[in-house]
Amino acid sequence: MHPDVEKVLISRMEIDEKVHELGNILSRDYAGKELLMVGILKGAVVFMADLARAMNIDVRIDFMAVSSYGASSKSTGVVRILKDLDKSIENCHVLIVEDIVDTGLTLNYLLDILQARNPASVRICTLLDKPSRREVNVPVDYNGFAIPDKFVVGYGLDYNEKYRHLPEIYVLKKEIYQSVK
Ligand SMILES: O=P(O)(O)OC[C@H]1O[C@H](OP(=O)(O)OP(=O)(O)O)[C@H](O)[C@@H]1O
Ligand code: HPA
Ligand SMILES: [Mg+2]
Repeated sequence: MHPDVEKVLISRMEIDEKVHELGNILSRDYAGKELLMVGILKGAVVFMADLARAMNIDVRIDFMAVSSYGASSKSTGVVRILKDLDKSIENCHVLIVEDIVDTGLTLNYLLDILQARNPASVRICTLLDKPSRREVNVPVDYNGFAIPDKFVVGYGLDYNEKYRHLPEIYVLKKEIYQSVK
């Protein structure tokens, strides 16, 4: 295990099982529809790659990159689009793919932006949900795991851009994020 992590929260096997379960549910729910999976960079990259390969219907994939607006370290809920979708989503069924929903501010804003583009539907699929931290109510349609209020890394999730490549989901040691201002 990486020395900066306290423990494994969700193992590789539990992640695999959940991703396949979600892939089956989504394949059933979107059968016969044109689905565009939209991964939110960068955290969702690893989950997106596995989830797309767990689908047994035809899908298209694209990515968006957003960043919290302004210099404040606290999320304001206003996000700036750094990379937009390549094509129009008018009349498409869109599934937003996220690694984690925390305060909900990022998704709340993204949902507004995408809904304004007249898609056939927009739903949210997240691997992790921290419901105790929610500041705005976002409709999470598909969720892998509800987790406690601990800072987690691995499987795409970072702290200061580190740990995204680790294969499982871990609780980061407190001293790692408390020692840096
Ligand atoms: O519900 P919220 O409180 O808005 O937090 C969730 C968002 O924060 C993380 O992204 P981050 O801004 O760290 O970018 P990253 O995906 O590149 O790590 C995560 O991937 C979600 O997009
Ligand atoms: O626990 C977390 N880990 C990594 N990124 C995050 N963004 C919101 N919550 C988290
Ligand atoms: Mg991050």
